[in-house]
Order: sequence, then C-alpha cells, then structure tokens
Amino acid sequence: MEFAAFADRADAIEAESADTAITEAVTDLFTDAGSDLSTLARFVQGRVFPAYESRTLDIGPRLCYEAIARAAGQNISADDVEERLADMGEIGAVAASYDLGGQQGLAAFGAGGTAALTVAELDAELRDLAAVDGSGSQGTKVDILFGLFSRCSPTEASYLARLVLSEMRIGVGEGTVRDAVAAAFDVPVDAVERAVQVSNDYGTVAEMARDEGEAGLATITLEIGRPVQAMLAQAGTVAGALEDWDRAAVEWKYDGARVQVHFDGETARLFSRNMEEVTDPLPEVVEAVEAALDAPAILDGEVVAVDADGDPLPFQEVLRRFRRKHDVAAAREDVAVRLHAFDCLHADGEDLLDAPLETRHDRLESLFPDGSDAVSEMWLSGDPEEIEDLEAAALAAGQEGIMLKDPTAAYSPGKRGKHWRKRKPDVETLDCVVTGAEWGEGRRANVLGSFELSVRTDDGYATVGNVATGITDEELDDLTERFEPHVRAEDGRDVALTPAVVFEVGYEEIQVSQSYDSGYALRFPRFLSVREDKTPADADSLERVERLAESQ
Ligand SMILES: Nc1ncnc2c1ncn2[C@@H]1O[C@H](COP(=O)(O)OP(=O)(O)OP(=O)(O)O)[C@@H](O)[C@H]1O
Repeated sequence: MEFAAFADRADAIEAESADTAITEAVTDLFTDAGSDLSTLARFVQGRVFPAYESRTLDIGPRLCYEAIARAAGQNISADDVEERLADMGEIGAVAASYDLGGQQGLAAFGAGGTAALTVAELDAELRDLAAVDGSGSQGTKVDILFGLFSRCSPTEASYLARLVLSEMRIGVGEGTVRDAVAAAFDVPVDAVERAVQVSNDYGTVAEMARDEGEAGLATITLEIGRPVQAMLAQAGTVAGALEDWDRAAVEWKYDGARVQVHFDGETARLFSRNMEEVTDPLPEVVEAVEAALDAPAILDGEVVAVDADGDPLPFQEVLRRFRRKHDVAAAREDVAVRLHAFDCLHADGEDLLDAPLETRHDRLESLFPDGSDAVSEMWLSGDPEEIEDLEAAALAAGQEGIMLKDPTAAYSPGKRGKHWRKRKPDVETLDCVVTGAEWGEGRRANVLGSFELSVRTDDGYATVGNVATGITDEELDDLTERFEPHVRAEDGRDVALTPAVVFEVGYEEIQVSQSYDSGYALRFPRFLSVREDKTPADADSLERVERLAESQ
C-alpha cells in the first residue's frame, strides 16, 4: 500500500467520532492491507516496533522540526516550525502546512528518490533510522527524515510527523485494533485478545488471524526473551476480598520495582515493567537466578534495594540501579538488590498463564531450592485477623503493605482486574502525565515552578490540575533541566510540553470541576516523585479518576 493511501485512511478515521464507524474503517484497512498488514496494525496505533520491544526511533521533537524545516525550504528554520506549532498546537497540522514536495530535487539525495512512498518502504527506512547510533547519529537521522518528508504530500507529512513523534492519536486504541482484527478475519475477539497478551504484538497476531484463523492464534505461545505485559492490581480491602473469595492469597507488597525474569536454561534476561531490558544493571539478580534454576522459566517479581543488613531501602534506590549503565560493580557495592519472585508464567516448556495462582506459585517454589529467599512467601487465609497480622509484619519489615490475590485466578497480562488487590495503608496517589508547565516568578523566573497534570483518555490526555507544592528548590532545578528537551512551545510564562514524564502526586480529594478538561480537579495536589519506571502509557487513566472520585 502507498503511504498516501494509509494517510488518507488515517485522516478519515480521525474525522469519525462513532466507535463503530472507527472500528469498521480499521477493519477495512486491515482487510485491504495485503503484505503490509503487520506494519499497518502497528502504524494505526502510532507504533513502528512491537510493544514488547524496547527499541525506539529516538527522535526528539527538535530533530523532527529540523527535518521538516529542511524539507520546507531554505528560508525555514526549526524555530519557525516550533513557532507554527505554538499557533497550531499539533505537529501533524504544522507538517501539512508546508510545501514539502517542493524539495523533490533535493530529495533525490534522500531515500528512494521521488517515487511514491510505500508503507513497506517507510517502515524499512524508519527501522534503518532507529539502528543509527554513535557519533553523528543525530545528523544522519535528520538526513533520513528529511529525505522522507521531502517526498510527502501534506496529508502524508502530517501522519509521518505524528508517527515518528508517537503522537498518532486518531482515536484508535488497543480495543479498536483487537475488534478490527477479529472482524476482518472472522475470528473470536477473545482469541485475538489472548494472542496479544501472549505475544504483545498486534502485527504478528493480525497476520496469524488472517493466515491461519482461530486455530493459528491458539498456537501463539509465550517465548523466552519476549516480555509480556505485567498483571496489575486494584486498590482493595481485606473485607472485600474475603467477601468475594473463600480464601485470599496474601503476599507482602514489596517496595521496589517490577521485574520479569526470562531464563532459557542457561542465561537469564531481565525486563522492567516498561519492557526495557535491565539485565546488565542487575547482575546479582541474574546470578541468583542462573545459580538456582535449571529449567527454562519466565518469572514475575519485584526487585528491592537493600542495605548492608539486608533491610529494604526506598524504591528510588532500586530505580537508580535500574538506570545505571556504567560502574555497575561499584553501584552494587553501595546498594545491593534482591529479587522476590511472586509468580511463574512459564516453567520447563509449559505456559502457565491459565493455571490458577495457587498452582503457579507451587511451580515457582519447585523451581528454586528449598527455603530460597528469592521466592516470595504466599499465605492462604480466610481469617481477617490473621491477614492483619501479616500486614503488620510486612510493614514492620519495611515493605509497603500486602497484596490480596484470588488463588484461583489465571494470570492476565496487562489487566488491572479485581483478582489482584493492593492494600496499602496510605491514601491513593495518582500517576499523572506532565503536559505543561509555568515559569516561576521573581528570583525563580528561570526555573519551572508549576506543572500541569493530565491523565490518559482513549485518544490523548485530559488535564486534572496543576502542582506546585511538595517540590524543593533543588528538585525544581532538576525538573527544569529534565523537561527542557520536551518543550513543545512557549507563550509568556506558559510552556507546552510533549508528554514524556510521569509524576506521582498525592491529593486530598477529587472534585467535579469545569476548570480542567477532564471534568475533575485534584484538591491540594502535591508532588511526591517522578515515576522513573513509567511512561505516559502507564500513567493513570481518566477512568481511574472517575472511579476514585466516585468512591470518596
Ligand atoms: N507480591 C506482589 N505481587 C504483585 N505485585 C507486587 C508485589 N509486591 C510488590 N508489587 C508491586 O506492586 C505493583 C502493583 O500495584 P499496581 O498494579 O497498582 O502498580 P503501581 O501503579 O505501580 O502501583 P503502586 O504505585 O501502588 O506500586 C506491581 O506492579 C509490583 O511492582
């Protein structure tokens, strides 16, 4: 398919407001996709790479503006592009507003000359672009992108800009893609959902659905080395859990960071909750797993930082270790980390996602030598007092609280269902995407002083408040520096930011309010931390804000 045809269809999808019409349009796109099916299944969601890959294009907004400016002609600079963005508010519209095809002579130096750009060619070019690294890589990336923009019509340029900056936002969420694959290739929605949970890639699933139908989808299994999305938890109470289940599986809620362990029988690889590989920064976890296991396995667990006495340290310490690229041995001397594995998704050739938690935990224990401290203990109890004692013990040991899990439930990747509930003594917090900021005043005029908080909606973000309290001067300096590459536009003291950073914020109450576009406002929001382990896609949703507001 030509990229122009895809761009036209994306345009038509964006113009639709009814969910059914959007799903139908995506269904038609998939039916007509031919050999481009897997690429298009990713492109409609604004992805070039499958969700399980941590590979990115690594194209910052500035680099994209430069490429657009060069394609737009000699008199246009990246600053001009940025100014236009401040006026128009959306990079696709900005890219479409220039006459980029006018540079076709120059484009001959870029990819593919002046021939019409195809989806396959664009995908290949973007993959080449992602592979560029080393010194001068930014310049090479601009060159490649310039070559692509120079071959674009206005509509193509709009969707190319949105694709490379991960700002597709045409109203197509994962649910739409799932339903469209099912409708296009006449397979059950559940079978598609299941295959996506296991493979974490809509591209592979769409092709399998088309080529081999429901039976083919059933053959997609977990693969060691290909991370799956983590199962998540809702807030819950002991009384609620014991009302719903005869007995609850009770575990400590460790104050650390999630990690998925993939052991192929010889070597272990580790992935963070964002599916980034964190094998190198955590050698002691790798060593512990490789020494203990002798059969292939995929495990889920939490990594906690500990001091010299083995007592847990705040979770920021473990994130520091996650990010550490150099001198890992020295970092390890300062702060050691320890794995608490609490689930087993695969053991010795057998996928266990559908097995009940109780069975999965038994398998987990059987993989490790007796009494190994790498396995998190799980208690089965129907007695509220016993569970309270377990919570007291978890808190006394410096952990966050307890998890209550349905012992009969399967493992549902990516789901925040009622089968796992977290009971933490502190009030709920929200993980919000920072979408804007404001410069300070007076002596703080050169640092950002207040930050606009948003939550996820189906096709973008909606504001819920501004936070300025709870941040030290030193943190403001750090945040100002951190946000610099994400500045999209400025107007007086107001700064528009590309969504990239997630703040954990506390608040006293959620109020219904017309002041913000979510329809809600956080009362007395206060900054708690930067969620280094989360991307905007992992931030809290408007749906969660609605639920929290209702349950107050
Ligand atoms: N025993 C355990 N079982 C499952 N998750 C655990 C356990 N101990 C610690 N955790 C952590 O708790 C998280 C579950 O809470 P949730 O799904 O709400 O994630 P979250 O948004 O990071 O929440 P929070 O900020 O409260 O940790 C898991 O992602 C995991 O990192």
